Amino acid sequence: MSIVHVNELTKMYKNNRGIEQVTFSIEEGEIFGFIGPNGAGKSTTIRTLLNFIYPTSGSATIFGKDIVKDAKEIRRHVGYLPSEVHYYDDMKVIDLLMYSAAFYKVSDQRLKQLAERLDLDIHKKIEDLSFGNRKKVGIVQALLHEPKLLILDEPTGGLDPLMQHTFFEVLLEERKKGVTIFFSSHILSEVQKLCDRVAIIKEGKLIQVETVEYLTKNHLKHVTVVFEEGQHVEFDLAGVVNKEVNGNEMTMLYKGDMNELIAQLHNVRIKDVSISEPSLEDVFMHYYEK
Ligand SMILES: Nc1ncnc2c1ncn2[C@@H]1O[C@H](COP(=O)(O)OP(=O)(O)OP(=O)(O)O)[C@@H](O)[C@H]1O
Repeated sequence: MSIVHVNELTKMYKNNRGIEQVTFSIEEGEIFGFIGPNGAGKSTTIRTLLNFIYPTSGSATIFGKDIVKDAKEIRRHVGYLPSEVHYYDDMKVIDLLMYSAAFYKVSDQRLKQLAERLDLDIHKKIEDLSFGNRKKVGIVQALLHEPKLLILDEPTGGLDPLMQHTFFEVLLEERKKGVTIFFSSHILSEVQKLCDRVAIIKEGKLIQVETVEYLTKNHLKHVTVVFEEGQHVEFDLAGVVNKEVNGNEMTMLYKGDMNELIAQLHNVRIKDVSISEPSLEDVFMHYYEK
């Protein structure tokens, strides 16, 4: 059974498109990335799954239960980190976290362990925390009750690189325990580092769901050719995308027959050529420029 199953989920706002006919599943123990630029529909999908807003049509289940009918039951086992966290400023971190903990059976030890791990001073007032430290409060809050599913909406904003590293370690430890993670982001390098599969959303519609490995290894190649002075090849081939020329250097993505590409270099003098795996960013740009 999939932990999350989304079936043709549509959310229309009064005058705006939210998401249209979105379908995907997330399996147990998976770290599932959800990427798209601003306004693509990531938060709308998440807010609908959490029953903060109602779907216009379609359906979805979490743990096999209906997101609308069984929302209360589902929420007991879900940890959610919103993209922006808002708290009562004059509360102390510890009081806020104890308040959250009171809704579940949470051990003091779990709270302290998480705070220590993330280097969060729980005796400070919220108003005295930096943006990044507020984010840490949100992370502890999401993880506190040992949820079976973590839904993280742009979770790394404000975290410095060292803390981001620790946070990813914590997530990987949770996954080892069987926790499933839904990770929304527009930062491709972090999705590439952490996620098993990724769904790409564009203008409210899902355009691709693939393993990160497949997207980066088997599909496109990143090609750079540096020509000698006065030398040039147009590479007018099927399968060339995003070609850019900068002086003597030409870069492109290529998904055609490698022999045809190499044959084009036969009668021209070159200084250098490299053919490498594309970054997820290359792949992403490819989908967005279609
Ligand atoms: N409360 C709302 N009322 C009307 N339209 C909305 C509302 N919230 C979102 N939208 C619209 O729904 C679409 C998807 O927005 P959404 O916030 O889900 O995107 P996102 O991928 O999460 O972007 P971001 O990274 O900027 O948060 C956008 O066109 C947006 O204008």
